Amino acid sequence: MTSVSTKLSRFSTCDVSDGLLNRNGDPHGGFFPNLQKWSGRSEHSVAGKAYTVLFAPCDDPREEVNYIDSVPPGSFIVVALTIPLQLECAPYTQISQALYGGLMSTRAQYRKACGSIIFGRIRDLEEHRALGFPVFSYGLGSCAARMAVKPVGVNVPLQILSHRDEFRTINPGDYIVGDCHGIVRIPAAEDSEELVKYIEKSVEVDQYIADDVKNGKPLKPSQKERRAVLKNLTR
Ligand SMILES: O=C([O-])CC(=O)C(=O)O
Ligand code: NI
Repeated sequence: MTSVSTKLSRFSTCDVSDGLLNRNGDPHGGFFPNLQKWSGRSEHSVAGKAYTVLFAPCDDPREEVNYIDSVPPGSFIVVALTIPLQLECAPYTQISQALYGGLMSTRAQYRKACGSIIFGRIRDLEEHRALGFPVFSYGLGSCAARMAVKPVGVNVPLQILSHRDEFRTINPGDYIVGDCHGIVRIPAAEDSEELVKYIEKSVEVDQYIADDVKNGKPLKPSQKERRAVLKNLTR
């Protein structure tokens, strides 16, 4: 049987957002803003289950943890900073150091992770690109994070300041899909097989609409007609 991750990786993040918006009524369509995709094949989506990592200031009482050597196969590594280190506006992070680098991607790829998402800065850009390993982040930096922040929690919920004082939580095990637009999250509690079926239908319908429009049919009536079948699939 094809895994949910494999099925999701056939969709663009826009397709997945359409499903979360139109079927589930999520006004954000699962999108987490302001991330850039720096590496990995540009025409491909990647999908996997979130393996979450929390970074805190160096003087945090919690012990530093080693997350990179036990990355589960098929996982999407998701790294975030504690709330006080996040910013609502650019550059979205208080930390100028890079939380993640090329050796980490080398290890993550060996462990068969599908990609890494860093809500902060990364370094060693050319190394991620040479590996062809998908890495997303808010920005770049040159200095390692050793004297600023450290990883203190693995497989913990991550609160991400997305916009206008709004926090959204990424839980370990949530499905994540990433492509050139950024990343989209499907909550672990969601019936992802049903969502996949909806998205497959919605992609098919969009293709019919595109064909109509190429044959001279106006867009709005085609959309109305073709999308009617999706209404029955809405929750
Ligand atoms: O040293 C670090 O913090 C990260 C790094 O550059 C790498 O993984 O290559
Ligand atoms: Ni490095």
